[in-house]
Amino acid sequence: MSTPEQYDAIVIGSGEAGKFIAWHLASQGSRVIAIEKDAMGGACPNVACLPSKNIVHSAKVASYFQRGSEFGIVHGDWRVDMDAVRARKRKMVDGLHEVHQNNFKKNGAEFVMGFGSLTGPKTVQVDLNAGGTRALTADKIFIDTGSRATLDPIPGLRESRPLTHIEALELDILPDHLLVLGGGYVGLELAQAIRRFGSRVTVIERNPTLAHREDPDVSEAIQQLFHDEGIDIITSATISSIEGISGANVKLHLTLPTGSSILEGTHLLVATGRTPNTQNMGLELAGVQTTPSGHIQVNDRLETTAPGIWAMGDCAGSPHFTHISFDDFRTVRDNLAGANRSTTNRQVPSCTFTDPELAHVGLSETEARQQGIAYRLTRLPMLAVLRTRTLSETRGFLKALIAPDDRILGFTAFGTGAGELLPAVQLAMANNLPYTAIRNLIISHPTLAEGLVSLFSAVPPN
Ligand SMILES: Cc1cc2nc3c(=O)[nH]c(=O)nc-3n(C[C@H](O)[C@H](O)[C@H](O)COP(=O)(O)OP(=O)(O)OC[C@H]3O[C@@H](n4cnc5c(N)ncnc54)[C@H](O)[C@@H]3O)c2cc1C
Ligand SMILES: NC(=O)c1ccc[n+]([C@@H]2O[C@H](COP(=O)([O-])OP(=O)(O)OC[C@H]3O[C@@H](n4cnc5c(N)ncnc54)[C@H](O)[C@@H]3O)[C@@H](O)[C@H]2O)c1
Repeated sequence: MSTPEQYDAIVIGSGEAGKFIAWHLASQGSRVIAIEKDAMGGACPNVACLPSKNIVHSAKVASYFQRGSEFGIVHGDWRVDMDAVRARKRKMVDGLHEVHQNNFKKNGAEFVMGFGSLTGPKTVQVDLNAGGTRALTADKIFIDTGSRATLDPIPGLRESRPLTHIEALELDILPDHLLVLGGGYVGLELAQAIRRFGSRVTVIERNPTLAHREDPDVSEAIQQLFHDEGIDIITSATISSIEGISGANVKLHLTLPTGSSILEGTHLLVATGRTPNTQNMGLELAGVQTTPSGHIQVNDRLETTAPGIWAMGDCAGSPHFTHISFDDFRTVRDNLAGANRSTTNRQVPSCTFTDPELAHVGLSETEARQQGIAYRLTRLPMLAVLRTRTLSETRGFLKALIAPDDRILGFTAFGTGAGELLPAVQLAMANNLPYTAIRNLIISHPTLAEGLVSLFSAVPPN
């Protein structure tokens, strides 16, 4: 066996946390190598967040065309060209690839395409995509291998060759009738986009509502939105089996509270959650333990059960968001520099990029009730945020939970530009400021953020 090549740090997986730790350590003078099996930079820029938001925005443009006369814009015949929609997305992805390449070059981290696996406590083998293997060793190993779309063991599902988000974001034709399995983040964003391009779309969810983790008023509002956009919704559904092939004809055999039923479509998109990429990686050879869900077991500093090995992002069971993977990187980076940073109790903001967006941070009403936490509720329809009237985008509401001592416990925005409203509220929450700190701001008129002044002016007294 050849002597392994010596590095200061090896990074397996070039997702958000992986690439940032590689760039950071290399820029500090360490000899670093990052191993990636698919695409430089991981899921976000290539097949997940950014490509999906690119497609969602093309769908927004299509919705403006549909609504043109409402804005006084009279147009002739128009059509959606999915080839061109995909070309715009691909152009963006190519541009992001260039940014990543430049960052690896600038920071001096080596990048290699291949599958990385552990062969011992400090050793890694790379099965090179180009053929052959390399043996590497380092005192520090960082695992950031992400997750993939879950395919449940439903009879016929795998055989139906369903689309995952990856193939859905590469569609160059419009499905006649897209069946979307799962009414969570991926299902909601892509179902609405494909519907706006002109497909018939049905969302099938096993829980009684779409966005089932949200407060009932929020999931009801999402459901109403989908109804208004002409998306069919089937909830409380159990799929017993699937026949046919996605792209031609698929048949779902469903059990519903009303009895059994068969649903037919031309395409099937699976959006039923994520499975961590932790298999066949020799984790046991290095003493890296996994949890029953298959995630790498880490402590609040993202240290695995093996000394000198860290895991970050989706594979470590961190909330599955790019901004959280980035924070995992910051946690590890700062602790390597001697800090004592923990992932416990950190803020986990989220934004679902439906149109309008659904943004949330902190406690929901349901969670507050379950935990017996006292709160006052303030709620404001988006119609009262005057900017929405100028945009003809008045759907939705803002709501916040206020503690007896005036701290903000949680904030939800369902409305146009909702994601952009989060940081101001987060800043107050992170610094234990009372809601009055936002209420008393002078905010430019007419902006969406002005709605925060109205929202926090309506807090009921204790
Ligand atoms: C359709 C979709 C849209 C999303 N939109 C958003 C959004 O808008 N905002 C948001 O915050 N989050 C979003 N997410 C979630 C977000 O994409 C993930 O949470 C994030 O990408 C996770 O990053 P990560 O650092 O864990 O690794 P990833 O980005 O998953 O990267 C891991 C990398 O490791 C590679 N890899 C795996 N195993 C090996 C191995 N053994 N050897 C070498 N390489 C390996 C993989 O090929 C991959 O490139 C979205 C997800 C999906 C599916
Ligand atoms: N905008 C964003 O930040 C964004 C966008 C996309 C994805 N993500 C991340 O990626 C993760 C994965 O997204 P996702 O949509 O795949 O998962 P999800 O957990 O958000 O939603 C999956 C949905 O599928 C349902 N489901 C599961 N099995 C089913 C079955 N057999 N039949 C019918 N319904 C079923 C679940 O009840 C759930 O509602 C998210 O949790 C999120 O963290 C984030």
